[in-house]
Amino acid sequence: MQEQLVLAIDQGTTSSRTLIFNRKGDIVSQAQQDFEQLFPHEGWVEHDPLAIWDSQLKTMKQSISQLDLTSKRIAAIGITNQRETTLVWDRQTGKPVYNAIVWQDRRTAGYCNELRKAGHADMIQEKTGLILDAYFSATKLKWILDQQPGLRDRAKAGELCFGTVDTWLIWNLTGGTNFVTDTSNASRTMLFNIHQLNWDQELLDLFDIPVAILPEVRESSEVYGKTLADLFGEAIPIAGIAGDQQAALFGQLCWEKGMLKNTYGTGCFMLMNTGTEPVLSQNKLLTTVAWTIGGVTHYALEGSVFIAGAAVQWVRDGLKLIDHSPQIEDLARSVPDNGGMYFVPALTGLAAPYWDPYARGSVFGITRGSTLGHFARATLEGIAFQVYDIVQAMEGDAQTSGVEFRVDGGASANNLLMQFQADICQFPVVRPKVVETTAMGAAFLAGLAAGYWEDKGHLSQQWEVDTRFDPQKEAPEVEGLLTGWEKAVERSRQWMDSES
Ligand SMILES: Nc1ncnc2c1ncn2[C@@H]1O[C@H](COP(=O)(O)OP(=O)(O)O)[C@@H](O)[C@H]1O
Ligand SMILES: O=P(O)(O)OC[C@H](O)CO
Repeated sequence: MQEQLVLAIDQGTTSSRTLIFNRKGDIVSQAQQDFEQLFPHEGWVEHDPLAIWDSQLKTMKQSISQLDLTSKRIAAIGITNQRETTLVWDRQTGKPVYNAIVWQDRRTAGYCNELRKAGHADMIQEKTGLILDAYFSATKLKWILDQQPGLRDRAKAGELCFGTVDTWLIWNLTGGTNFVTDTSNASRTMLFNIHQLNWDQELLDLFDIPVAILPEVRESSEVYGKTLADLFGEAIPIAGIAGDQQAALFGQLCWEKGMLKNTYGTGCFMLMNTGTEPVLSQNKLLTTVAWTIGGVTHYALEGSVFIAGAAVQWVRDGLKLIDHSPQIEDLARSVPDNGGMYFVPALTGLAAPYWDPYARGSVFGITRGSTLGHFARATLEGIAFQVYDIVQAMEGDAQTSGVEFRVDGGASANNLLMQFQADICQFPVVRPKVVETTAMGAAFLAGLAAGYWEDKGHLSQQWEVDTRFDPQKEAPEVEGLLTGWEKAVERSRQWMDSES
């Protein structure tokens, strides 16, 4: 009998990936492809929608062709994706009307300021759980519709489709027959009422978005449709969708209220499961849908850091101080401490809890004794300090159930960073054996809907601890470090006085 497998699509900001899992949760095949990042103006970030689709399809085909298909079969596909990134395409031809505007793009920051001044921020937060910011899809979608005369009318007439990346991929996988998203992705658009779980008319009016352009919102674990048969030789059910951070929360098995995970990728995203009731933040965190399964919606509090691993990437590609990201750890270990140096990696402004698009990257405390080792340390510590700020905000908003958080993402491989994180937060950081938790979460959601795994209990055995980092620094040292960081972050704020 053929062994059944589950395929997870992980469409990220810098690469498209596909991972195939067996019933034990082992990765049996994987493929990855980078695609081009487009920076047409200062602060703008775009992707070619076709490059997203082509690279994703290629990795799907590659990972499937690496298997012996006489003995193996894909039972279901789960999709997880970079969130908020905004695409608009023609319903008839499937052709994009503009490039995808990526979550990092700041072009609508000025418009967000106007909305803030006009007093809309509280209403937006109450309905969507989000802080009014250019990060989310609504202002990006409005911007696209404002570009060409007639686009909004075409949207009203139902001739255009808006989607986040999940919607775009499912549309293409099903040959344009499925126009869907899930509650977790919808909750990042700033158009979705997270209490009523529907598109919100008052918000659609505010942003002048015709309802006809929006996809149907479904649960995170259900069969949405099947892929076109000729793509992979047979029609495969698509059975799970979640935004990548919510998928990682699921894949880390943070299913109970109070459980936390932090992903160290390009940015950092800390999510805490807050149970079946949304908790509105008093500390500038985001409230978001974690997932909807079997009619039950779980919510999460989220703290986002825009630049984390990307700071290491900049040290590598921009400054060329290292050839590969992991080398930053050895460089940092060449000195015993930061030597008084602090790097605030606000390269694209600061996200939670500051929400300051005008902050910029800054280095403080340089002396004649400073070395590249200190700078490497300050870079890693700058990532951890930003996460500390979020932990503080989170503890102000809700009770954490355990005194640990689970980590994943590329930079979680850095032991120095993980130890420093445990030291300044003063609670254990736990890294699992499989750090591909985002893809695992998507696979779990799809596998549950397809009956591949009977219930969540079957998934619990698939999470194992790799390393636990316990706090080692004494309180006075930690306090000294935090005081330095507070001063540094304060001085980096409002550096730019306009969007230029
Ligand atoms: N050992 C390491 N130490 C520090 N940063 C790392 C390390 N390995 C990878 N990174 C950083 O992690 C990021 C890649 O992580 P990944 O989870 O693949 O990101 P994303 O999904 O956002 O593209 C890159 O920004 C890279 O610079
Ligand atoms: O593609 P990633 O892993 O950088 O994640 C992007 C986030 O979903 C943005 O909100």
